[in-house]
Amino acid sequence: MTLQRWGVLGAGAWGTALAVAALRAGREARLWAHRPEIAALIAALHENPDYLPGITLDSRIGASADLASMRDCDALLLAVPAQHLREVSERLVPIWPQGRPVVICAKGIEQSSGLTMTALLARTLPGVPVAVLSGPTFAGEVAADLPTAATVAATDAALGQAIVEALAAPRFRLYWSGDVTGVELGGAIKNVLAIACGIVIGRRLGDNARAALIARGLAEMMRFAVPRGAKPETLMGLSGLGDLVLTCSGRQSRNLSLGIALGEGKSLADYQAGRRSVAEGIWTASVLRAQAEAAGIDMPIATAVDDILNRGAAIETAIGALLSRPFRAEG
Ligand SMILES: NC(=O)c1ccc[n+]([C@@H]2O[C@H](COP(=O)([O-])OP(=O)(O)OC[C@H]3O[C@@H](n4cnc5c(N)ncnc54)[C@H](O)[C@@H]3O)[C@@H](O)[C@H]2O)c1
Ligand SMILES: O=P(O)(O)OC[C@H](O)CO
Repeated sequence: MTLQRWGVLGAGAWGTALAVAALRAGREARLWAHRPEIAALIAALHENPDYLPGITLDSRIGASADLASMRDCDALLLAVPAQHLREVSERLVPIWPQGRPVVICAKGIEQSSGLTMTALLARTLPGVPVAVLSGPTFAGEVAADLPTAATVAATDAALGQAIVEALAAPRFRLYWSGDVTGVELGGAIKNVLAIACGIVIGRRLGDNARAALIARGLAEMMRFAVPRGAKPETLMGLSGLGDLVLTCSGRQSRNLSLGIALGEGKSLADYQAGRRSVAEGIWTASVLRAQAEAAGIDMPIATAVDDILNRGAAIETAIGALLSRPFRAEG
């Protein structure tokens, strides 16, 4: 399988960085931007000033707001936010042939349907081979060629390996996996937990509390994902624990930053006002909580985040509820 010509859907920070990585790996890359003015800016400035400022883009990275420009690509990287993937993938139907692969790079669960990104694409693009790329990957660092590792998951092992061969480079180390469920759920859940970690930082509750949240958050991730078929070793790997640690500690994280702002007393609306970048945990929190409750899975940290974001809970009340839970066995 030769995957030379890559289309990247979504000219936000991640799509732009992935186009840079694909070019660096010796592939061709062209970007599709939801906002036509972004495509025009990239063509004129060789930079994406709104989403990835300060990174000079190779002039071979083309950009367009016309989805049909993706028609002759060998494969697609889908880097639009999770809540927009349905609309964009539906628009792909007339131009994307069944046999050519797409790689999901968004991290989230669709709020309106509760579907994971792979389940969503199975409905909107049936017959299209799907893989997931996820892991601890701040876009700015990937674009700047700082060493990064991530996982490519596909049920078809040959597809996963072909994607790794096409996109990997010495400083963009990709591993393949057959555990699609584990890789995509880890990436979605860590965003919600990162908001909780941000709140801890914003409230100045200390590093002990943040470490406890990471460890107990990982326990929640396991309780939710393993019954759905995820492998524990995947959740302990790059796309689970690796991304959880990054997003719960790296100040570049939008989810962490949102949590910090909430912890410092800002409202969600104030934080979001005028901001174009996406903090996926906002939308995943409510659907994750609903699915956990429906399955009888205890996820107190994710529930507290949803209470704060969507149910008007005061942060002190949510923290008090977490701290007054009964003592019990750790495992
Ligand atoms: N930024 C990162 O470091 C990073 C790393 C790994 C994964 N991701 C994931 O990649 C996905 C995209 O995030 P990002 O950081 O590139 O985005 P971003 O925050 O940089 O930008 C938001 C993007 O959403 C697009 N958008 C807004 N409305 C849209 C619509 N109706 N239809 C299609 N697109 C629309 C914007 O044009 C823009 O491209 C998210 O799921 C995120 O979790 C991001
Ligand atoms: O900025 P965040 O919080 O969306 O995190 C970006 C990536 O998912 C980190 O791996």
